[in-house]
Amino acid sequence: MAAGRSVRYPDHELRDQDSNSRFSRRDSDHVRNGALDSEKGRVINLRHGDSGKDRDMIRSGARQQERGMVNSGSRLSKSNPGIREVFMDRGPKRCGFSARSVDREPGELSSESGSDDLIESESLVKNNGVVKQVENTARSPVEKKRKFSPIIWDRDDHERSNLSRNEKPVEVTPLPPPPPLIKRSSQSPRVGCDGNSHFSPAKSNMHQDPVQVSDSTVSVPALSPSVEMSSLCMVEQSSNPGQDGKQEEAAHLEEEENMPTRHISSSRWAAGNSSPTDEGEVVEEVGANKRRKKPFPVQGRLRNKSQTPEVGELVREGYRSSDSDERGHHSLPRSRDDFKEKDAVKGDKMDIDEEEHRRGNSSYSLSETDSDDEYARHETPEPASIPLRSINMLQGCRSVDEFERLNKIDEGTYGVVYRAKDKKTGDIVALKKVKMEKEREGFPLTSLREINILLSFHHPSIVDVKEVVVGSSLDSIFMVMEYMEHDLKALMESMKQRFSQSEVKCLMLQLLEGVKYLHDNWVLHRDLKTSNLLLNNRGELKICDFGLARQYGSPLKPYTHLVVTLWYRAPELLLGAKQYSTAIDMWSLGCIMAELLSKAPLFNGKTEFDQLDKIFRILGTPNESIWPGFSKLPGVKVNFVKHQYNLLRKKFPATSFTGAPVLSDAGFDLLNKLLTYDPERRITVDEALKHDWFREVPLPKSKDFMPTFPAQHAQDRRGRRMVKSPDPLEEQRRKELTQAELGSGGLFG
Ligand SMILES: Nc1ncnc2c1ncn2[C@@H]1O[C@H](COP(=O)(O)OP(=O)(O)OP(=O)(O)O)[C@@H](O)[C@H]1O
Repeated sequence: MAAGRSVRYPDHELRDQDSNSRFSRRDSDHVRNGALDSEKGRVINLRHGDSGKDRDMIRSGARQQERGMVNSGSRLSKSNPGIREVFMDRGPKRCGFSARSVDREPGELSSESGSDDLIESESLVKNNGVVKQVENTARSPVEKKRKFSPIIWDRDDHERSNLSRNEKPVEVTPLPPPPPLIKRSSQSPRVGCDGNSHFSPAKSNMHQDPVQVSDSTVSVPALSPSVEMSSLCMVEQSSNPGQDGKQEEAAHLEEEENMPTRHISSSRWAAGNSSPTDEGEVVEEVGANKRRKKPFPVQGRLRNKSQTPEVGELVREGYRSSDSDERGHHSLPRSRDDFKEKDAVKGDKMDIDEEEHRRGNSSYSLSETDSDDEYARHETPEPASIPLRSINMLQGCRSVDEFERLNKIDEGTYGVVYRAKDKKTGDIVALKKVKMEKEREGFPLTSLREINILLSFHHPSIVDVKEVVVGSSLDSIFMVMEYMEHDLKALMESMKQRFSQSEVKCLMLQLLEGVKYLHDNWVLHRDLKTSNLLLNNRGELKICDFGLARQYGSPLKPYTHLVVTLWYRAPELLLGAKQYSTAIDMWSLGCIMAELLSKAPLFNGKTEFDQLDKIFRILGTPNESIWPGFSKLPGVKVNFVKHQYNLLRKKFPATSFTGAPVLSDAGFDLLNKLLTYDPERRITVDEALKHDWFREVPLPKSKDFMPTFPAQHAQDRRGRRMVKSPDPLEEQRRKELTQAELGSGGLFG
């Protein structure tokens, strides 16, 4: 939609004149009217048409579970007859939490007492583990539509792979309802795309045993048929035979054995036996038989333990669970013999869940983490001790020496970020060094996940990882990212004035588009906060830091609730919910929206309890009527003070004489919906994108009209932040991560 500056953004014209912290805009000739629209057009092209709607029905844990039940009733029913009862006997309904028709604002209190809550909660009757849903929660047409996980999409590709081993690899063409993920454009030289990255359709996966084992394979359930992911993990993706969703796993395995499988080794992280193609891509097709004969490199296959595999969730088949350490670090194999030896072990099922990892039950490892993994410790390992795979993995990677480090930007939990210059091209980039605190323990799972996701994802609102480069030792790994001048947290601290509503709209729209892309691709970010939102001087916002991101899927598994930095953490997480979904990211977006408007964090608790208290003081203490299921959450045993009123509007009034940030009714409605207690009723990303607030005046500012700011590149952002406003979250987060690693459930464990 075209709009003139004077018409659409009068408030900014005024404000920008006053602002000392803002610099000149780009020349208006350069400005395209409707830039945002065209940008959105790009985004839309990346999306799958149905995925947004589909997401609506699966955004909650209950819904996911439902879908799991619907699609895999027989398998799941074995493990949970109670759930089966719900779905087999009563048809698919929301399990656990029901969407109530009670229309209340978040935090709005009813007059009901605590005992009323208990009465309310009787709609969910738990009886010997059998959950019976009393309410009528018939599925909407949209819900009925969702039968697949979009993660598992390219059965056509699989079919193609059956046709001919010599067929030229084709790019993945996602099938409905898959997300538009992973088609890295040719701009990314190390990203190859294999048309036969075999993910089974969700339907068929539903019938698979979560973890399948065969010898000599490494399973890396990936978030997509991305070449990057598979190659990064140095594994081979296997085909999946499931087309109609009714084949049994045995058949699946059998078919896999006989099927030529494309071996995608497109990146420099890939194992050997590859043949180069254009732009450094290396794509190889390897038949299963051929594959078996090769003692090395390790053969891998991708297996979906559920229909939507977990990012970074690795299944090392044939390896003992003791192969991994307790902190999610993965050590690389010492030698070929290691592989041979380990590959000979059959039958052990290996499955990694983040939490399992942290508890020390993690089962993934590419080798034992015993005292002999010398190569991982040496700065310059002896060639003889470096496994071939590692050599292969690194052989294509450029050296970090090809970059000139300019300055440290920040140091986070998982890595140090530098500003650097590519000596060859002169491009300024951000180098994120993977932190290997315990180098002997191998490659951190969090980093592996982050690299996997970022290499796979390509979206204007997601920070672009261009390549991975290596330092002088094998454990010195850097992600080369596009450089962004600011992060929103540091930027807001340096700004004298708040963002205007139209600027917030511009930022929120970009943020929502990025989150939509993630959710459409079954990824939860789990750490959305202003310091993880980057902004460049072209007005582009990009989400970074995928260290806590993970794929979610069906059937829903319990995840750790120790995710999301405290201030942005959803109440269900604070109250110990282990089954959660996209709604946790939406809560964070509510906190971010409020922060963008007011230039201050909305709920800045120091501890989990304090955080809850701060939320309840503003939104009112929840109860069973506004949040069905609330009273059953593990953390609710704590006696909370009952705050009666929702004071959010006072913080964001429609008109203000006190300097409080002004927010229109529509804007407040969106904020309210993002900060809805009940995750079932919290607004989804698709709904948020369609919200009226973005369509009323002042309209969202075009990116090209966004103010520019002095680059923060010459400074260590965090160092500066610490001086200005010590961030209690850092310590908190470190503590929590340590707790998680040690297997503590934290407050509500
Ligand atoms: N591509 C980039 N360009 C410029 N700055 C960046 C880039 N990526 C990250 N940063 C800066 O580095 C900071 C830390 O990055 P990131 O969040 O990825 O690391 P982390 O170790 O996961 O941090 P945290 O402990 O906050 O989770 C960001 O807040 C941002 O200021």
